[in-house]
Amino acid sequence: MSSQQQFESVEKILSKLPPEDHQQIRNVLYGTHTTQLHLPDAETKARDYDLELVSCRFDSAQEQLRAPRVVRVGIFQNKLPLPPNSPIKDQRNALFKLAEKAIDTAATGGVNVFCLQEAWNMPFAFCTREKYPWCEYAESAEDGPTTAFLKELARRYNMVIISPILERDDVHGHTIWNTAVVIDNYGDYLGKHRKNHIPRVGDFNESTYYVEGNTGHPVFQTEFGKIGVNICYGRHHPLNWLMFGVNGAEIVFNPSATVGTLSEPLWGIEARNAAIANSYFTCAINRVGTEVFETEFTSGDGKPAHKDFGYFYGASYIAAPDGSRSTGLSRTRTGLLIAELDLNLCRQIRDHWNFQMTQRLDMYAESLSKAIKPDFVPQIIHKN
Ligand SMILES: NC(=O)NCCC(=O)O
Repeated sequence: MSSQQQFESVEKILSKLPPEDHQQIRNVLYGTHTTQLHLPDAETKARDYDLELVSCRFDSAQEQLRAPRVVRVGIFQNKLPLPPNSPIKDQRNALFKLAEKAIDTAATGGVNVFCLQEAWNMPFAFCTREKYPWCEYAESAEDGPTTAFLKELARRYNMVIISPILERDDVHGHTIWNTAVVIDNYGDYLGKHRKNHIPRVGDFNESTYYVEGNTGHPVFQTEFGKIGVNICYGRHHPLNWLMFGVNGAEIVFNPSATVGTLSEPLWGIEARNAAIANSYFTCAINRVGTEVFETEFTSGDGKPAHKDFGYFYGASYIAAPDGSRSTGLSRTRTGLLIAELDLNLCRQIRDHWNFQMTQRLDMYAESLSKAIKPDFVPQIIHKN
């Protein structure tokens, strides 16, 4: 199904309500504390580049002892500029050009930390189960062509850039990983995180290509806050979100690739719930459009073979620790969401709700250490 045949967004449909009803419904569904940013120059650039631009400012309290720690975050969702089976260099160069436009627009909008979608520099080809040419997209996290390209932009725009790619680790037997590379605002490689949870659902045949990550839950200390990256399927795992919080994250990005028939009802809930449960900001990013491959494949469900994954529905959004969320990017367009947030809100919400004091990690650590033992007996009370 093409983007034209898809509905644009939930927000667009809600906006057809009478204004008073619309406001009340929005307050209940989205939280009350967001406003739009005034970004005329970024809007002009976005129009010139044919990018959707959505913006949002989250409220926080003015404190007496701490100055506000305001940062601007940009998240980018995109369609493939070329058909999936285009030559690798052409596809990658076209994606580089698109990313450069998005990063340029983000810089104009004052963005400090920018994140791309999962496996952003390639088609999401793991549905095919073909190794070639897709494995050829894998490259070094530290000094591959994508990292080299983004280092230059990070330096130019004084921006932290998170780049989720397919990583090839030459040192360890050319193993392949699903990895997010973090480049700091000086254009230096800061570190990487490898996807912890690999899907085993639908056509997400990712386990054919790479294994579960071995980097734990790193939190990257940047000049614009402490950030973590929970890659795609990790958003279904509350403990994955939890550990980034335990390590002190203030913003956790969730670069994803997911399709409507599988996950759309979950999408608005999971990253937002993680923001609430862990008192940090979350940024959920999904790709857009239908990627149609040359060779058909089956889903092992008795249905006919097909050539695409289904529709990647975009709808990227940002959620705050108080549970409020931004308007989403559309389901149909390549776009940039810029949000201004005060990192002080994380502690303000911790002090308010006290989830970190009530969460009883010690109790769960003990219970879980028993539950993973082969001789575990579930705690079930039977009538005598
Ligand atoms: N990329 C990825 O892990 N997708 C799995 C599908 C989903 O989590 O909705």
